[in-house]
Amino acid sequence: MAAPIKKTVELFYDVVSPYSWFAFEVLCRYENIWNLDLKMKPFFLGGIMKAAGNTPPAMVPNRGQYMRKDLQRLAKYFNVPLNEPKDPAEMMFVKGSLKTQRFITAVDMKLPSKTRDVTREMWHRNWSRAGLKAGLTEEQIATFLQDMSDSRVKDRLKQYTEEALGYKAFGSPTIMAHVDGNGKPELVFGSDRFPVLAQLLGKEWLGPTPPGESKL
Ligand SMILES: N[C@@H](CCC(=O)N[C@@H](CS)C(=O)NCC(=O)O)C(=O)O
Repeated sequence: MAAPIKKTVELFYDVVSPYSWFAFEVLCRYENIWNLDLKMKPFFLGGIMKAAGNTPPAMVPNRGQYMRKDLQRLAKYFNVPLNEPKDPAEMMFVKGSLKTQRFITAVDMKLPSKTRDVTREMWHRNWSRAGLKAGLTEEQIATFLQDMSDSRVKDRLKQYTEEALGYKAFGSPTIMAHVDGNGKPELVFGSDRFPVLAQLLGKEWLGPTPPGESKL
């Protein structure tokens, strides 16, 4: 019997976005269970926001306050060790994520087997107080730091950002589900739409931590 065809799911993400961390972990947990061809697509949320005419949700003060509570609850729900950073505004709006996303892109272009570990490490740096090491050598780190200013790396980050805009993305996480192979993938926004994503894929949603999957 032929192996069932894998459905492609693309995750467009930026590690500045805490909600995208939840989506990233859940998709990794479901990759085998849902028989997915899961493609990680680091993009630049600042570019998406600007081009889509959107603004970060926390700019509405009451919503910003709600989000702090929401993220605490969701960290528990998703079993992801997210902790609010000391100064979220400085991390998100002053430091920003362009350099980090370029670093992840540089890794993805040369050493894709490390993309997920490095991405996770960056989320730990931004959104957790617990450290994590992705297991890169000093030499590899030096190479990727250098690659960050290479135009090919900058262009690849732009390319994924433009690809997402082409799909009409307006935020992160943006999940593209290629459900019927007709070249018309479905856009799903947010880490709160997994039951709907499951339905689109014709699969079962077994909660944020499906049986047999490690928490992180
Ligand atoms: N309801 C979504 C919210 C995700 C979200 O707020 N993402 C932010 C970045 S952290 C964003 O891009 N928001 C754009 C928007 O809400 O229009 C979820 O639970 O994942």
